[in-house]
Amino acid sequence: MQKPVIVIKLGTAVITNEEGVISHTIIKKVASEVAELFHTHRVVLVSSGAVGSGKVFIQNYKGSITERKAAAAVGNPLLIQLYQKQFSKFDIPVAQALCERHHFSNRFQFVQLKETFEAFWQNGILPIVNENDLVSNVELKFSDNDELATLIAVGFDAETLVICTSVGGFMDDAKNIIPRVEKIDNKVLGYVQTSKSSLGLGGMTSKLTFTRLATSLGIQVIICGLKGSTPFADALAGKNGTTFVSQESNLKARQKWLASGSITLGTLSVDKGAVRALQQRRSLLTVGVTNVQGKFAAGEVVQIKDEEESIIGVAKVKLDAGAIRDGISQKNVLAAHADDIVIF
Ligand SMILES: N[C@@H](CCC(=O)OP(=O)(O)O)C(=O)O
Repeated sequence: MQKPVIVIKLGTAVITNEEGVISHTIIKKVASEVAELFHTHRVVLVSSGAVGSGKVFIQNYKGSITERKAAAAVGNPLLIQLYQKQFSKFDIPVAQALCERHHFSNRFQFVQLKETFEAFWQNGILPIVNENDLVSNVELKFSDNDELATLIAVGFDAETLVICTSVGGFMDDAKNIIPRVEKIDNKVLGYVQTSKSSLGLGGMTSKLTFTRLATSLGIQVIICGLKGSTPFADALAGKNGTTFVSQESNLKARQKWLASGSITLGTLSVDKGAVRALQQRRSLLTVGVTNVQGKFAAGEVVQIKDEEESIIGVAKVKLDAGAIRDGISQKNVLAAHADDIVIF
């Protein structure tokens, strides 16, 4: 049997020390624990910190998108060098995987990425992932590495996604870390803090959004800090941070890839009749579409919204945006086949 996949995401703040620089001590601790986990798991490390490592080289750094790109390009090799140095002590070579959105939105490219990662694991190589910030434009970039880590966890059908953050876990109103969340309901959503760490991009809202997606697709998610000598082992034993229990999911790999599509390029609003048909696993016809937003081509992934504007699912469409618009409410043309639709 194949070893389970575990995706570990490290935010900038959690690997940065009080002086604002990436901490060698923390990377050393991460390496020694990940080296242990690597015996029993196929591990993917998703590490932020490129911008944090490189920004000192950009004069009068203000954090514009171009400065961030430049800082990341300088910082990424420095960051990977730190990991390379620490993992070499455990004879683990590291591979740098700089990802872009289309590596996930295009199934053909995603399958190639998957094959390459399998080759890494077969050769005892640890993939360390970050966004390819150099060419990530404002509209195209991942909302943050929490999203990137989630897309990887979903795409690889991971058992566990560990999101490491400087706040150490998911807190209730009294600022106590909740050890275990069975289901993300309205009460849990009410605890969300919108503040973001000054060093990172993603706040707790973004973490919870992606946690909800991952758990609904059958992945256990742990939001935790790096306190103690064995934070990952403690997290997996339910003794560090918050464990979000995975929900039952019987979607196939391809449907999971579809469902992970925050990579959607447009929205189809549908009427009540269409919602009923979709819930009965039927195809989407243009007659049930009430509105089309965005520009997308045939074969791309869009969100589906009901009359209350709630996102009810995603679909890989058979027609481009214009053709669906032409068919709205009149023609009975296939907009998306049942096999290409996932209703949440
Ligand atoms: N790609 C960027 C990280 C962006 C990001 O998501 O940061 P964080 O919120 O600290 O996980 C970098 O390496 O600096």
